[in-house]
Amino acid sequence: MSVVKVGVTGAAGQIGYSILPMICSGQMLGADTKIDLALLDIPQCEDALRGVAMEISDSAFPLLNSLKYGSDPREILRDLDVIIFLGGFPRKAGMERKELLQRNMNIFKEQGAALNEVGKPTTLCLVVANPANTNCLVLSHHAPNIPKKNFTAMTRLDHNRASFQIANKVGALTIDVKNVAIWGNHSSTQYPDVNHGTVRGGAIRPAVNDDEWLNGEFISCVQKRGAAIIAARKLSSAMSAAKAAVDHVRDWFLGTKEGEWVSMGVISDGSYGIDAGLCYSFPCTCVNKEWHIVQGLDINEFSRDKMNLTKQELTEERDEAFSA
Ligand SMILES: NC(=O)c1ccc[n+]([C@@H]2O[C@H](COP(=O)([O-])OP(=O)(O)OC[C@H]3O[C@@H](n4cnc5c(N)ncnc54)[C@H](O)[C@@H]3O)[C@@H](O)[C@H]2O)c1
Ligand SMILES: O=C(O)C[C@H](O)C(=O)O
Repeated sequence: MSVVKVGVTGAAGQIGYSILPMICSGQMLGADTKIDLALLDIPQCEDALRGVAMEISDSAFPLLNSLKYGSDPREILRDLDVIIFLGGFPRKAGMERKELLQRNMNIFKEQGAALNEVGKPTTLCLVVANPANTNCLVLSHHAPNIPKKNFTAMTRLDHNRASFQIANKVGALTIDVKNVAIWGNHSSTQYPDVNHGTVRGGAIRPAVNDDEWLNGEFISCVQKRGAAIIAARKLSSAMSAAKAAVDHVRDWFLGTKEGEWVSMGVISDGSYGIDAGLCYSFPCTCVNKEWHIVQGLDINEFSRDKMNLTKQELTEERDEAFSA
């Protein structure tokens, strides 16, 4: 049985509480992979983190090989294979995500510096904490010893949300929906694109047969779903975010299914006219722990406008993050 070293930052938080049992029960890396788990949170959350660690131990997960936790990133992030970055300051009701930028940027600057010292060239990093795309860019910038392709931001939750909306509209299951795509930022400017997707094996547009809904309500529902959950729960999404992070890492690590793609925030190589260096969500396939942007999709004028709008927001976020 192989052993994979998995780190989770912000492990004492809400998403942490949902994701840790998923990781330890094999939902992320499979039932034949043991887990060495390393949990990081800030010193102020030391008691809460210790409590989470006690619960993990008490769950007696057969796949858990070892468990360590603490507040020193240089100790906890050392030599890991995969790190899920949840640690940050979450958006509260009424806050715009951009407002979080400065606060979270400093966290990712420090963690990038730590990772640069104690990470491996093969460490795969998924940034969930918002603003996820720009935090990811800042993290990678401060960890130059680790290849840029090892840093991704989570837009899988948006991808899953879009798949559910389509399935629900036509009375199918989410598993029947393939190849929706999220372009751009994990924010309200993201563009959920159904033009290349299928439901029950046929193209989504004719199956839905309601372009007004697809071009309007569907897009804004997916774009604003995070805010709607905050308004309803008074807390940001946690269960669905944990599930999406597990989906993202599983597909990255173990590979996407034949003929299917997933959405991932990755550092652009210039594909589809998106400036190289921006952390932008693209449809991607994964093989051998490497993602590849799906090439050659036709982009119509409607899509291009929306892709440019979210690109513009990411450019502004990046400029703000690096001008401070
Ligand atoms: N990308 C997405 O789809 C998506 C979806 C949902 C939530 N999020 C984001 O995920 C993040 C986590 O959400 P949550 O609900 O678990 O928040 P939370 O506040 O419950 O937990 C965050 C945890 O991070 C810890 N933390 C803060 N600074 C840290 C640091 N420097 N090092 C290590 N840990 C640190 C906090 O102490 C806390 O325990 C938030 O930024 C949220 O906005 C992203
Ligand atoms: O925390 C947020 O801003 C919302 C979260 O990213 C989500 O999409 O549910």
